[in-house]
Amino acid sequence: MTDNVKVMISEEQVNQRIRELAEQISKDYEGKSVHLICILKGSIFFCCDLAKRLTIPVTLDFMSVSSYGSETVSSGRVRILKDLDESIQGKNVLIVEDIIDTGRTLAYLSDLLGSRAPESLSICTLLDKPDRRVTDIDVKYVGFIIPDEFVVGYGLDYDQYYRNLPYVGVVDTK
Ligand SMILES: O=P(O)(O)OC[C@H]1O[C@H](OP(=O)(O)OP(=O)(O)O)[C@H](O)[C@@H]1O
Ligand code: HPA
Ligand SMILES: [Mg+2]
Repeated sequence: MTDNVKVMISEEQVNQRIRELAEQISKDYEGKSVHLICILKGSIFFCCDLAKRLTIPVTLDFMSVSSYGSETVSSGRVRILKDLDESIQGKNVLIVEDIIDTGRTLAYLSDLLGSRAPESLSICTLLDKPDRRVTDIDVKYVGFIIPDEFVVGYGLDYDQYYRNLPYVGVVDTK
């Protein structure tokens, strides 16, 4: 099943970059606590690994959104499948995403969460695919900038498969 997946970012590279991001975030939020919002399903692995390496106090909440379904192109419509459990009012919120592609998901989420009066709102993404962007988004923490290819693994799926690969790869979808 993984025969048609080419490694783009190895497990070691992913782990090393997450350590660096965690160090940077821990410095930036020193003396505060951070409220991580894990955007399901894709960012589950990234959010867990990042959270474990933060040295500041952390709280967590989860939101599930979907716009790709079984396609490799965005449907253009962001659906909320599960909203947050708790209010984010007055919290230092950090949205944790696996990938920013067209940017539609995060544009929608930034507007929505920004309207709920957090103390601060920033974005952290493992992968950034700037070539496909259709919206302008301010992203504070980026793991890797990647070329315009449909990637899988480390949380990212193609038709729900491949999320469990410990690396980021490119799948031949033809
Ligand atoms: O920048 P965009 O073009 O909006 O794409 C990015 C979003 O698309 C994927 O989610 P998807 O809708 O596939 O849901 P999933 O995380 O459950 O796979 C990915 O996890 C991001 O949330
Ligand atoms: O390249 C991708 N792979 C998997 N899911 C995605 N959602 C947006 N872009 C991608
Ligand atoms: Mg998906």
